[in-house]
Amino acid sequence: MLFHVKMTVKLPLDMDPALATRLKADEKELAQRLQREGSWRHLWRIAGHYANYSVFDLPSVEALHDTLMQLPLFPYMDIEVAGLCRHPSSIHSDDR
Ligand SMILES: O=C(O)CC1=CCC(=O)O1
Repeated sequence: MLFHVKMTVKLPLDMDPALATRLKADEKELAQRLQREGSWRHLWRIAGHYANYSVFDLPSVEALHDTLMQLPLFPYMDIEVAGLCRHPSSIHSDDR
């Protein structure tokens, strides 16, 4: 199943800079592992915002929820999710 996810990062202004740096590094490591494994299909910065649009390919809503909750920045993000299905006018034969 494909999911479009918008993540908006909202770190507290008074967060310890060392903690912020560590959370971002841990987030990057996990995000890159999930991309290599194929479940995090797209990761795009939204220009002008500390936010991203992502596409996940996971077997269920529960798997998406579990994946998002694992993210080190999860406690500091607003997350919006939309399930995706094939558009009848799409010319692509697969879902990539
Ligand atoms: O910077 C972001 O948009 C949050 C994030 C998701 C994956 C990552 O490495 O950072």
